[in-house]
Amino acid sequence: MGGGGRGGRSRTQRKHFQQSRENVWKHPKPPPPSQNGDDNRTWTLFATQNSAFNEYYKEQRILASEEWDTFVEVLRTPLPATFRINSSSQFSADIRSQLENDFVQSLQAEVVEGGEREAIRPLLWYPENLAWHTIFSRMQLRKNQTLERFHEFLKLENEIGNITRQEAVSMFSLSTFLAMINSVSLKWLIAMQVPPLFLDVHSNHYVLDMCAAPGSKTFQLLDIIHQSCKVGSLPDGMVMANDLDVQRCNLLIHQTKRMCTANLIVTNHEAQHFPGCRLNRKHDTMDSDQHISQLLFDRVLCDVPCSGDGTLRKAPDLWRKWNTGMGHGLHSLQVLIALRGASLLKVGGRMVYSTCSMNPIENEAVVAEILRRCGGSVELVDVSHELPQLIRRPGLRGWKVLDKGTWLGSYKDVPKSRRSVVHPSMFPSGRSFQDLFDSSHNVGMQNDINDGDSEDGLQATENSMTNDSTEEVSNFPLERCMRIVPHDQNTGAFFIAVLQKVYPLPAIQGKPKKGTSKKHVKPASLDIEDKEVLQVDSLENTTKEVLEAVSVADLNEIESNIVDLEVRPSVSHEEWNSGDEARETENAETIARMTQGKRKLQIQGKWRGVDPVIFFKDDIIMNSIKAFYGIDEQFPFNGHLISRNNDPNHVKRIYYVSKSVKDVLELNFSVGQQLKIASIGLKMFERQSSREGSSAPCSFRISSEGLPVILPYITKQILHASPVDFKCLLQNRAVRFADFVDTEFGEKAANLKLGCCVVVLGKGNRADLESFQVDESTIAIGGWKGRASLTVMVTETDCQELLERLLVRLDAEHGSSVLVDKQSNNVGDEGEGFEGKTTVTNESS
Ligand SMILES: C[S@@+](CC[C@H](N)C(=O)[O-])C[C@H]1O[C@@H](n2cnc3c(N)ncnc32)[C@H](O)[C@@H]1O
Repeated sequence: MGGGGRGGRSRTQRKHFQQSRENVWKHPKPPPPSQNGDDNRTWTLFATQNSAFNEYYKEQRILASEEWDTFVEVLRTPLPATFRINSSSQFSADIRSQLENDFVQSLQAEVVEGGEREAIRPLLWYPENLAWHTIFSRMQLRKNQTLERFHEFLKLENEIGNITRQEAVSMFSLSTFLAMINSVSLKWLIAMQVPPLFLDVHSNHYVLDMCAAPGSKTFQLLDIIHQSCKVGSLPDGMVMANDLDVQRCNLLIHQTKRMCTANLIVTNHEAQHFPGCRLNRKHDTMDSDQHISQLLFDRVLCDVPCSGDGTLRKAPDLWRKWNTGMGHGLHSLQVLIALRGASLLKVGGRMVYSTCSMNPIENEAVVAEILRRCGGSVELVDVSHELPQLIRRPGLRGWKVLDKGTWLGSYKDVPKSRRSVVHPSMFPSGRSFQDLFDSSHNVGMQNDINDGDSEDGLQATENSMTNDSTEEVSNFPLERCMRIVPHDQNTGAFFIAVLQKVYPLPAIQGKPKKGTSKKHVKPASLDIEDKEVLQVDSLENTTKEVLEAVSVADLNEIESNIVDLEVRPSVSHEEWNSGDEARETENAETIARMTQGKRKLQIQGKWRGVDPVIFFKDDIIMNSIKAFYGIDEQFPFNGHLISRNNDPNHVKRIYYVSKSVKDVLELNFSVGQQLKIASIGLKMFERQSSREGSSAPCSFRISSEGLPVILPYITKQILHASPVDFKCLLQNRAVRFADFVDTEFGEKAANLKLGCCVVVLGKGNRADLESFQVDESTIAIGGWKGRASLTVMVTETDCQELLERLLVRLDAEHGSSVLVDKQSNNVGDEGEGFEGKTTVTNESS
């Protein structure tokens, strides 16, 4: 099979979906320029001060005191811009080489004196020169001709899915703004997605992204899975991307569509209650070699909801809103999500816990609680040797809790009235009031006491100590956690901890027997799987109890703020009236409306509001498709096709899933459809909707998303075009058979059956074409063979991008003379209705 994410993106259906939320940097709207042309706009400044913030983090000692001023100064400036080349893209090497050999030089001339020295440069710590930093603002890119070419390049490649612009940000205080005008740089982003890099994902891994929307890390995970996948095969692994929020799930689905992957399932659950999907023993004895019996993952990413104060540089209104309650309110949820992640992790698997918050209550305290609750089954990994060029600070071992203006060093200081809000797990020792009370009366008997019950069901800890009566220090090696601070490498702030599961988890609420060590709970004679299940159940019970203890109202309010903050795109004042953005917003709104409308029409599956997931087994349809396109019998269709419609007579789209996704789906059916699946697989066949569709011999066309996967197996309805004719098709979109330069090609096109076809860019002379083999560099597009002409079935953007890539590639190979134009008439009367539009994957649209 031809790769999915590998071997080229599909040529349509890739409209890049942008979030439509409010952009905080745009408030208030600046007044229009004055009549005389002077741009004397006055910028109303955001308050980038918050004394509570200063007091809090100074006291927590996240930095040396002498660094504070630099830290805050950087935090008040906008985040610079970066973009990442998607390594599984067919054109990743071409794009990197274009950056290295063309843009690095051509843009350098535009750097004015006194500014940064390098116009664009690769980020040293990111592997294989795949991540880049640029100093130019969008305004600069638009106004200057040399820069405009670069701007067009970035826009196009981002839309196509060949690069991802990670964060485009611009905030400016007046002084920063003036300084920037003088020094050339209203910068674009950095803050590459680091957490996925520490997951050490391999292409055969099952990866769970627990809180995945809007999907930038999911995209990166899929990119890694597809990266080393050869043409003719799909990766053995898969990504399960989950998010609680339906709207945000839709954003994620649109983001990841650019990846064209058959190895993704998007689900919509509370991460802390993510289903266990475990078969009963009596089922899995049947053919346990063939089928998975429990949904466990090799890698789990817990990029949890957080207060988000590491994103101050792109969300400046957070300066005003920030308060300690934001982190406190999320602590319990973060613990529960991470514990659920640990319980769904395979033994030997790796989990990354990450936040974009600096707060130890959301970070180190959560990690310490995971270690404590998992009783030695989960270890904190020392990753100091991984990504060595990424500057990071060690995690804290000691911190305090600030509640209602009072600093608390230990849970025993927490007034009774506040114990439903301030939890023992927020403190470095994690000790409850009872533990602390007992230990103060039983000096020297600490180990015995630790073996006993604690008031909240947590395992008492032996991994902590108090260094005086009020300040605690954790004995877990929390310095292995990483805090990335803005002034070290001009990023946002974030926190990462890498955990490894070394044994099955103990039953969390089980009472450890006296005298047994809690350091390592080895499976020994215990049944591992049963323990896992016990674990899952007990965690779920705990979830409810602990959640009840949290002020739910607070939590909801905080969460909704956070959702709001995290989703909004960041654009500068300059772009206030930008056409690009207006269009993007419009797109997002249209899609939101479409999705809402759809909900009403939906045929209900097991889950309310979600289309059913059905294995598609209609032999009559499939045989007609196979016969029409001459699809090789080797192509594994059996069990890999999905529809989202209960009524087999009205299936509009047929999706393709990888073997890994198929296995998960089979398990999901066996366990009573526990997974609420929002999106699955790759759209491969779509019912014709053109004027000629009804008279065409095959009622399904190949979707451009699915084309790269099935291409090596197609033997009919396929044409090989010379570079000149291929270019002519891209430029004119519809060409009469008689107008092709290569008359034989025109004849072959005329002899195809009416309907969908595939046009492959040939690589040389006719002899080469006969022995043609699909490989990683093969470029193919969907077409429509009409009565008198051939029409391309790709969007204008895709045509433009392909032309650009072709020019670069062919210029390098043959010199530009190879692409001599032959005048062709733009027929444009037959391909109507084929241009791909990104649509939600639900069937009943
Ligand atoms: C930090 S954002 C995730 C960002 C994402 N990983 C990315 O890279 O694009 C946190 C996400 O958690 C989701 N969320 C909040 N509470 C959740 C819960 N209980 N279960 C699952 N997801 C949740 C929010 O909707 C939000 O999309």
